[in-house]
Amino acid sequence: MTLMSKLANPPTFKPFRLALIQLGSIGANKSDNLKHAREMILKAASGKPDLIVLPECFNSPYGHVHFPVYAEKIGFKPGEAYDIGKSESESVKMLSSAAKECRTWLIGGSIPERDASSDDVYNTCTVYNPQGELVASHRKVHLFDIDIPGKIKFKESETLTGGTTTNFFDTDFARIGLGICYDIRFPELAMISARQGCQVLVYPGAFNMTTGPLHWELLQRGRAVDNQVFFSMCSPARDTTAGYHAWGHSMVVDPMGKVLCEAEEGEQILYTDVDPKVFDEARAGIPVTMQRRFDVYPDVSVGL
Ligand SMILES: O=C(O)CCC(=O)C(=O)O
Repeated sequence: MTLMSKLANPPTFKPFRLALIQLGSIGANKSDNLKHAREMILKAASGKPDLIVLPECFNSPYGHVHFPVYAEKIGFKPGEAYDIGKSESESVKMLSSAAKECRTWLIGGSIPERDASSDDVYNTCTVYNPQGELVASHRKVHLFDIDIPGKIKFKESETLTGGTTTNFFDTDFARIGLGICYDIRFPELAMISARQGCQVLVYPGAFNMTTGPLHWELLQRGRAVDNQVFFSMCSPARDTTAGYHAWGHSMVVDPMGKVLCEAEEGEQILYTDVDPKVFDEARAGIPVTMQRRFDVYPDVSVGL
């Protein structure tokens, strides 16, 4: 399917229940991490969500030294059938079987991925439908390279390569745009997804103790209001014994910028009922989607 034909028919936005898993106990043992993530997906499914979300980097500790060690070959190509049975990725197999067992959509957080042909390593999100099919993926486009003296230095580009595509997927209840964590700081990505018809944007993330309190909520509310969409980030739980201390505070924001739900720091499952009425009312009451001045500045979503 070409992008143009995919864009032509966004699904009608319908009410749905979203579950965020703020996953804890992410340690050095990948099998244990996968086992725990699977248990938490099954637990989340008991609240009857339509879509379950895991956090960024849920199968390994978070840090550039870990990415190549934990990386798995996925080999997904948009628009081409993917045979889960032949997948080399144990994480993909677990996520697929969990989605199928729970009969829900699943955004599988992110995992380090090794590209089979280039050997480059990416920070990759994979998405599954209720039949367990891998239907979409997103390779983190903007790598988290920051240096705030005395606070935090992080350089994903030491071992990761940035993705080169924007991505969304269609369910029977919404078109959902994808990003990963630092991607939120680049408003163009969210803007492009919204202009492509996404009503909901979901970014697995893992902010830290410096930027979390400053920007985690601000950025999500900003992207939600700019684009008049629902916006959600799902974080790992905070583990102060780990090398990286995640901020936590997984949340869902509505198109008016209201925080609908927010986790604390620990392991937690959050449920939110997403109501399209808020989306329609925001767009009708403050009609910025009709008032853009592409005669004054360009539309970043054109020509992708
Ligand atoms: O942008 C930030 O402050 C944090 C980003 C981050 O933790 C990430 O991209 O994994």
